[in-house]
Amino acid sequence: MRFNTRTPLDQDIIMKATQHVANLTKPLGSLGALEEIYVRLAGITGQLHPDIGQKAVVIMCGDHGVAAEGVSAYPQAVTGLMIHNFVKGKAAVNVLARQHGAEVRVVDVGSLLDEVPPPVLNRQVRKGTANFTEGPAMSVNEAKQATEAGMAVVRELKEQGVRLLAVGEMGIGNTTPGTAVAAALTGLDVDSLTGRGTGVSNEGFHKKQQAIRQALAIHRPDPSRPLELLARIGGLEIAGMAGCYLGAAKEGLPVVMDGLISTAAALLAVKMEPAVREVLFASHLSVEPAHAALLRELGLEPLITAGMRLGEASGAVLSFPLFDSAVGLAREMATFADLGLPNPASIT
Ligand SMILES: Cc1cc2ncn([C@H]3O[C@H](COP(=O)(O)O)[C@@H](O)[C@H]3O)c2cc1C
Ligand SMILES: O=C(O)c1cccnc1
Repeated sequence: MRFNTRTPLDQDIIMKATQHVANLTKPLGSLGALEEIYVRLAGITGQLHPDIGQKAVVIMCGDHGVAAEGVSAYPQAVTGLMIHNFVKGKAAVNVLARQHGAEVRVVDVGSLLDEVPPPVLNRQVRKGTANFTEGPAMSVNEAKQATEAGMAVVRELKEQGVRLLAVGEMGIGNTTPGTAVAAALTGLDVDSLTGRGTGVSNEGFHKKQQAIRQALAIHRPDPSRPLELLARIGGLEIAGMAGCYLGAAKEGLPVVMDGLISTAAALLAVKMEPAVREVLFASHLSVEPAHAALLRELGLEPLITAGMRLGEASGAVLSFPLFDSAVGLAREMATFADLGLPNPASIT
C-alpha cells in the first residue's frame, strides 16, 4: 500500500530562510538548533515567517494483548483510566498543553473501554491487540484502518487551522511493541534496546525481553514491509500515530514526536513514505534506550534531555516554546543591514 504525500519542502523558501538567519545580528550559527527549526518550518509551511500559532496535540490510545505477559509495572486498566483523566484535563500532557497553548485531541483506536467518554474520538478498530508472542498483534487490514484514522484526524485539525502538531500515546504495555518495532527496524539487539518503561521489576524486565525476542523469532518482521511489520508486532495506537505523521506530510504540517513509542511509529511512517522525514521534529530524549537508536536512524537530534519517560506527548508539548522562540527570533531580530552594516561574516 502507498500513502500519497506531496513533497513537503519548499526549496526556494529554504534558501531565503537560510540567508535571512545568516544575516541576523549574531555570530553565524549561534542559535544552533533554533536556526534549523526555523529554516525547516519555513520550508514546510512555504512561509518566510511561518505561522505556527494554533497548536494541537493528538494522543492515540490503545491496549496491548502482550500486557498479559507481565511486561508493565501497571495493570492494563490504567489505559482506560487515563483516557478518563485526559477528559478531565488532569494528566501531565493536559497541564503542559494548557501552559503552552495547545488543544488536546484524544483518539481511542483500540482501548478495552466499552464506553468511550466524549469528547474522545471513538475510532476503535478492535478492543486491544492480540498477544504478539502467540500470533500477529492484528491483521494488516486493522493496521491500515488505524493508520487511516490517524491521517483523517490530522486532516481535520489542519482544516480547523492547526499549524503545529504534537503526537503521543497512551497504552499500558506499549514500550514492549515500541521496542520490538525499534529492534526490527534498526537491527540492533534486544538487550541493548530494552528499558523499564513505567518501571517494571527485574522479573518483568526479563519477561519483557523474552516477549520481544519471541515476537521477533515468530514473526520475522521485514523492515521493507512496514505495514505488515506494524500489524505483526506493533499496536493500534502505534498505527494511529504512524497515520498522524503520514497525514502531516500530506498536509504540509510540522509535527513533533515524543518518546520511544511515538518515534517508533514515526520511523514506520518514514519506511512507508520517505517524505514524512521532512516534516518530523524530535523533542526530548527519553530514558528508554531504544529511543536514541530510533532518533539516530531518523537522523534527528532531540532538543531537550530531561530524563523523562512518560509518553502522552508530554515532551513534545514541552518543546513547543522552543518552536515559538525559533520563529519569533527570525521575525523580530535586526539584520546587519538594518543597522546599516555589511554582514561581518561575509567580509572576513
Ligand atoms: C498512570 C500512567 C500514565 C501514563 N502516561 C503515559 N504512560 C506511558 O506508560 C505506558 C508504557 O509503559 P509500559 O510499557 O511499562 O506499560 C504507556 O501507556 C505510556 O504512554 C503512562 C503510564 C501510567 C502507569
Ligand atoms: O519514551 C517513552 O515514550 C515512554 C517511556 C516510558 C513509558 N512510556 C513511554
